[in-house]
Amino acid sequence: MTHAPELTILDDGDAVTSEAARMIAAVIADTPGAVLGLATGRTPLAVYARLREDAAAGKLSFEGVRSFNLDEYLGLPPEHPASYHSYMRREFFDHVDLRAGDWHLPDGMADDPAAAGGRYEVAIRQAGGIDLQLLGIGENGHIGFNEPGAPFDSRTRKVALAASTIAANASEFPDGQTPPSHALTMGIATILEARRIVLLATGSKKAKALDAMLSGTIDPAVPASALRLHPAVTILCDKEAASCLQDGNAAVR
Ligand SMILES: O=P(O)(O)OC[C@H]1O[C@](O)(CO)[C@@H](O)[C@@H]1O
Repeated sequence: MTHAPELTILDDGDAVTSEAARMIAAVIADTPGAVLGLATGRTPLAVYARLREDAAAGKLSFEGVRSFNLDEYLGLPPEHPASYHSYMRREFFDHVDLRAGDWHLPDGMADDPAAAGGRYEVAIRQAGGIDLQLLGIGENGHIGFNEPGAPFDSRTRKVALAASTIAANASEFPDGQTPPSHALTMGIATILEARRIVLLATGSKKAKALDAMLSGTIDPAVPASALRLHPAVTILCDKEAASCLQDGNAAVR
């Protein structure tokens, strides 16, 4: 069965940030021991900044919250500045009252990535599953590091990164270093098990991907199109990211 994601087109990135932070705070308030699925990349940076501010102002507590990140580069030690471990600590974990041991990322240094992927799936299940999964979208329609062609029944596993993804993320690496060629990522099936999904898209570079996700067939060629198989997806985007959407698009209301 397919579903039309709830599409909220907001004036700008600030409004997207405010609404995303509000939704995260709401799930924490409504769900004792809430389990968050977290994303990296440039898009959610402002959301983490807002959550940090709200926590510092005493408006929000992460005590008892658990979190699982979508992905991590393979072969980068956690302390590497471009690892998603470092990103999450720098931008979020080290500034809020989320307890060490309650946040999780895939193990990018695993000797056996298949076993590490299996353990990550078990840990998510043992936590009771993800209440709210935050997602960005790649310019090629990827979610997590599920690149075009990723099977919809995929689970946490080792994947090869598309050349365009490596190029898009190269600026996050110190001069002269290129991003790793592989990563560990939650699969599409893992993501679809979250009880609620919130996808953020800002800026004109995401306009084609958003249109491809919402128009045409649901197909692994556009990984984000799998989200139309989920009954509780909210897209928060700015006007630039919405600029390629047609009025006839099922999700545009
Ligand atoms: O928010 P950005 O930096 O545009 O990245 C979009 C997506 O690409 C990734 O960074 C992976 O390349 C995801 O983590 C993110 O959701």
